[in-house]
This record gives sequence, structure tokens and C-alpha cells, in this order.
Amino acid sequence: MTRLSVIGSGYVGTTIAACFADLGHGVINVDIDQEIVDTINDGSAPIHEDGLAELVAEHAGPNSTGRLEATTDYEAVLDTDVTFLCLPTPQNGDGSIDLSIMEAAADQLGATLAAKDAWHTVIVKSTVVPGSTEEDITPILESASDDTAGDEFGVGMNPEFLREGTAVRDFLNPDKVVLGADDDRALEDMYSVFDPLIDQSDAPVVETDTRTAEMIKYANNSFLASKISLINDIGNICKEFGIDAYEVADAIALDDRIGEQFLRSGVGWGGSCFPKDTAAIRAAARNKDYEPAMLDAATEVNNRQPDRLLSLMDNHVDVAGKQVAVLGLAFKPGTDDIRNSRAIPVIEGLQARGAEIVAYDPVAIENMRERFPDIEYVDTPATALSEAAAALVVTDWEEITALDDEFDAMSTPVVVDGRRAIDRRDGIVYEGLTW
Ligand SMILES: NC(=O)c1ccc[n+]([C@@H]2O[C@H](COP(=O)([O-])OP(=O)(O)OC[C@H]3O[C@@H](n4cnc5c(N)ncnc54)[C@H](O)[C@@H]3O)[C@@H](O)[C@H]2O)c1
Ligand SMILES: O=c1ccn([C@@H]2O[C@H](COP(=O)(O)OP(=O)(O)O[C@H]3O[C@H](CO)[C@@H](O)[C@H](O)[C@H]3O)[C@@H](O)[C@H]2O)c(=O)[nH]1
Repeated sequence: MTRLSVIGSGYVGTTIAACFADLGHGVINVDIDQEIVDTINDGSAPIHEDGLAELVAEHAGPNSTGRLEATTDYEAVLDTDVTFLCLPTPQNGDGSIDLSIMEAAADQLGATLAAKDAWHTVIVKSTVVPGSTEEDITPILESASDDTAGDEFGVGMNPEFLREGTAVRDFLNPDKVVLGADDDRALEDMYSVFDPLIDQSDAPVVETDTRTAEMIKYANNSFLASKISLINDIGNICKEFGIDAYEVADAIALDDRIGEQFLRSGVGWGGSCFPKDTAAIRAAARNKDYEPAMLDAATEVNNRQPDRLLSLMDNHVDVAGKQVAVLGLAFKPGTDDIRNSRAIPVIEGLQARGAEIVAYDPVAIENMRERFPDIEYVDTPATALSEAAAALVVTDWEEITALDDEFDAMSTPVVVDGRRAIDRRDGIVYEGLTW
């Protein structure tokens, strides 16, 4: 059992903290947000993630194992041996990575660790461009603690591959565990934290240096985002020829070299990671005078998909002054996260056309209301469809894929499906984005 601290208690920080507690470690979550801290200490999850509420309740708050605690006080890291940094790494206006939150947290952590004589290992969990751990975070930790990395404290980089919506399952059953360390003792500490997970999941371990670990994360996300863009490009061609891209995808997936995952064409990739991370690595490449032509193209294809969805609708109905149902607001099913959701450009496109938007999502309405306070939100997809002149499917929630005769209540039954969520049926004018 290792005593861990996890700085940043968002999607990644809370998930890994609860999972590490479940694996037997004692874990302290540190966050600047008092509400998040109170929620965890009450034994509740601050975010919507399948299985997380149960884990937090089991390990934090009253009648729990007590292995998970939260605080706003950085001093709590002094009671631990290893600290994970799980802070946001947003993008600047030009797409490049904004490390300021990481740098501020590293500074505060370093200043706190100045009071500790014993060895401590700091592990960067956030997605950061190659060289960040070595050239930015480590020097800040050194100057704030007045200690030397490799002598008095260790630094590691351990990228995270969990997906939102399946975060707990993904974390506990990883395809790989990447341990990036620039000194042996840090690597040893990383093993002491990950051994229970490696034993339980049998995941292969990749031992490497911090720069390579950082790049593995970007390569992983860039590859997956590009795979979706490639199938979207092919899907758009299929649509022009009247061919079903899903039938084509099923066939090419039989080639082991291609594989079946991430071949669902449609309105494109959103979320807190693919858009931001592809932008950051493209900007980092340009900074080294390399033009990332493939990743530029993947981004361009992705940016076009919402417009193609709206154009298909325009072919059937002029929505000015008419009600349009937007079905699904989260960037994917299973999460309340709307960061870079494809619903955002879709809603903007509808607003530009003067439509009256009625939006439905099972869990993401409150988050989208902050972004678009003036559109109408409803509790059921049937209410959104009633009297609508068109319906646009943006997220393939079960509540949406299960829809059937609810479409009969539309004023003009034009359904444009960005996720292949709805079956073609009599009585509706159905357009699939790539089929
Ligand atoms: N969300 C994902 O699915 C996912 C998966 C893999 C990797 N990542 C990466 O992990 C990192 C974190 O992402 P996230 O989605 O968990 O972010 P998030 O925005 O959900 O959570 C970040 C948390 O950090 C807290 N915070 C901000 N500044 C702080 C400070 N100075 N001290 C302490 N806490 C502070 C915030 O209050 C928030 O709770 C990012 O680099 C992201 O790219 C995310
Ligand atoms: O065949 C597919 C698969 C996904 N998507 C879309 O792609 C986006 C991202 O989906 P997904 O990868 O499932 O969700 P994320 O939670 O963003 O996870 C990605 O980003 C995380 C943060 O870096 C990584 O940890 C994960 O490995 C990586 O899959 C969503 O908008 C999906 O709708 C498609 O359009 N077609």
C-alpha cells in the first residue's frame, strides 16, 4: 500500500483516485474547488461517470473504508509518498498547449515539498507536449522546493488513456501502462503504485523516458482521431455515391490490420481530448518547423462534418422560424461532458438559420445551458420532436436510438442522423450523414 496524493479532481483525477483507493492505496485528492472536495468527502462523485459514484461511496465519507479523502490544502501531500498531477492542459488561441495551470500547481507543490526531507515522487498524469515534464515542470519543482530532481525527489510521466463514459472500466482494464521516468527511483515508486493494477489486469507495461511517454499519448490520440476522420472522409464519398459507409466499414474491419474500432463515421469527434490534443501536437510540430499535413487534414475533415449534417437538412426544409429538435448534447453517450461536443457547431448553425431550437439530452442539459442559455431544453426526446420541422441526431444515447413512433408527432418528419442512431422507417424523411 502506497500513500498517494492526486492534485486535480476532475474526470481523470477523481477516477484514478477512487480506483487507486479501490486497489488498496490510501489516497488524498487535492483540488482548489471546495464544492468538489466537499462532494467527495460526503462520499459522492463530483462528475457523472459509470461506476464512479459506487467507488467513491465505498472509499470516502461516512461508513466507507476511509481510503479516499479530499482537501483544498496542498499540505496534505506531505502525508503521502507519491503525487499525481491531473490538472487541465487547455489550448491557447493558436492551438498550442497552455501549461500555466500545470506550472502554478507545480510551483505550489514544490513549495510544499520544501518542508519534506524524505524522498517524494511527482508523476505528471496530464497530457503535455514532449519535453514539458523535463523542461518546464521539473525545473519549477526544483526551484520551488530548492531540491534536485533525481537526488531529493523523483519525476515520472504516466499518460492516461481512459475514455469518458467508461473511465472506471478503462482505468481498471488498461490496454497498456506507460511508465515514463528519467531516474530509477521514480520508476520504482511508479511500480509500487501500479503493481496492484498490473497484477490484476495483466496489462503490458511500457517502460520509457518522460519525453517518449508524453509523445505516446499524443500519437495514440492523433491516430484514433485520424482514423475517425479517414472513415468520415470515406463516408462522405460513400454518401455521394449512394453507398452505405457502414457496410463498407464492416468489410474493411475484417482486415486485422485495420480492425473494427473507431470506424463509426458521422458528425465527427469532440470531447475534451481529441480536438485539444491534436491542436497541441500540430502546434508543437510547427514550432519545430514541421508541417503536420495528415493531422491538419484530419482536423479539417472533422470541422466540416457538422456543416454537412446541416446541409443535408437544408436539402429538405428551410428551418427559419421553425422548431428543430437537437437530439443529444454530450460529446458522446455516457457522459455529461459537452466540451467540444459536435452539438455546439450544430446549434450555432441552426441559430444562424433562425431556427427555434429544442434540445434534449439525458444528462448534459445543465452543462449546455451554461453555453447556450437562450435555447429551449426539454426532458424527453418526444417533447423535442413534437411539432418539430426537423430533427438532428448528434449523440447516440440509448434514449435516442430507442425512438420510434415519437417521430410521428413532427410537423415535417425530416430526420438527419449524425450517428447512425435511428433506423430508417416509413413516415419519416431520413438522411444518414454517411449512409
Ligand atoms: N478527460 C479525459 O477523458 C482525459 C483522459 C486522459 C487524459 N486527460 C488529460 O488529463 C488532464 C486533466 O483532464 P480532466 O479532464 O481530468 O480535467 P478537468 O477539467 O475535468 O479537471 C481538472 C481539475 O483540476 C482542478 N484544478 C485546477 N487548477 C488547480 C490547482 N492549481 N490545484 C488543484 N486543482 C486544480 C479543477 O478544479 C478541476 O477539478 C488533462 O491534461 C487532459 O488532457 C483527460
Ligand atoms: O468510431 C468512432 C469513435 C468515436 N467517435 C467520436 O470521437 C469522440 C471521442 O470519443 P472517445 O475516444 O470514445 O472518447 P474520449 O473520452 O474523448 O477518449 C479519447 O480521449 C481520451 C483523452 O485523451 C483518451 O484517454 C482516450 O483513449 C480517447 O479514446 C466522440 O465525440 C465520439 O463520438 C466517432 O465519431 N466514431
